[in-house]
Amino acid sequence: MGVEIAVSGLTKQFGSQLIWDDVTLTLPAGEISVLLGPSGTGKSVFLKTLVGLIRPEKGSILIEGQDIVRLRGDDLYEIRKLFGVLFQDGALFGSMTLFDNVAFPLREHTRKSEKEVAAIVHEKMDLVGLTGAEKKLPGEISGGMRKRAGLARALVLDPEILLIDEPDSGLDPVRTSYINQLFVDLNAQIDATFLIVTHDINTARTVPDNIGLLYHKHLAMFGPREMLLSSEEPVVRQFLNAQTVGPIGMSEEKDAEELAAESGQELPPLPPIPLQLPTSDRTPRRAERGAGVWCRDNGITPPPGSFASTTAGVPGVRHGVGA
Ligand SMILES: Nc1ncnc2c1ncn2[C@@H]1O[C@H](COP(=O)(O)OP(=O)(O)OP(=O)(O)O)[C@@H](O)[C@H]1O
Repeated sequence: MGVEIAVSGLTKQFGSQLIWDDVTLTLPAGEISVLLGPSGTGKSVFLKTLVGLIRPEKGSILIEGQDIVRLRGDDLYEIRKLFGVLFQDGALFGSMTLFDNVAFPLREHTRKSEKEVAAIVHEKMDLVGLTGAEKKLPGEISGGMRKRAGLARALVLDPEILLIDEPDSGLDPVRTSYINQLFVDLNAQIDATFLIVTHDINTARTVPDNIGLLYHKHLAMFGPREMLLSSEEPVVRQFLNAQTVGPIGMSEEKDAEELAAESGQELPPLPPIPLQLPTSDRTPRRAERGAGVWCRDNGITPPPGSFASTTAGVPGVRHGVGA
């Protein structure tokens, strides 16, 4: 069922530069969470800290009772095997075929025979829709295919946790929809906890079970998707609706003069909350909660038009992963 990651009081500085302070959140086991935030707020640093590549100054990251922050050497190496990481560009080796790229972690970290390696590579390449492309080099395929090859490689050790950094960077909207559908389908099929960093608002609004927002050196909010999409909190509201009116300026925070100039301006109404992206074969999502359930249980009236299929914002992508 994936594993829970409990982050508490996490603080990271590079020299005198504070990146974020006192970040506390729990990524629920087996659910998809999305992490948002203006550029430079430390989202990639957060992913690298979770996997133990960057050491924070304060705080803890508990996974299966172990604190990643305090692990060293072999113990850290062992716990890293729980993770699959997809970096922005897929981070493939340019001189290796896709087969060898995907096989790499198996050859490095396991003692499997070449026959077993081949079986796993074929299975994962099929899962991401890359069957037939095994002999291609990364330079011979599209950006969307490179992302999916990177994803197949992240999956070969059957991770409990998948960390995915900006899967949509450099992809057109259709391929972004395909890769989002792939995440939702994968999440329903494999037992892993997903954390996706993205700048794509449609992805953030439709794909996850939970959303977090980093802003101004702290975690502004983290919680169920409907909580953030119905939130009136100015930073959350501005970011999730991609608006210029609000506290976030071109260079992060607006100054007092800029905010004063906006003071008379009426905020646009919150747009309807879209339906969550379903799996392509309509089997239930792993953390299926039902549209509007969080709002109802918490006494929140969602914006008018929410959860209507006409406003779903669900991309018209239903079958396969042919990007
Ligand atoms: N190893 C490092 N040493 C020093 N500073 C670093 C290091 N890694 C990241 N930083 C700094 O940390 C800050 C946050 O960077 P990060 O890449 O995590 O931001 P981000 O939110 O992912 O940005 P974007 O959305 O633009 O990708 C930046 O100012 C960056 O220069």
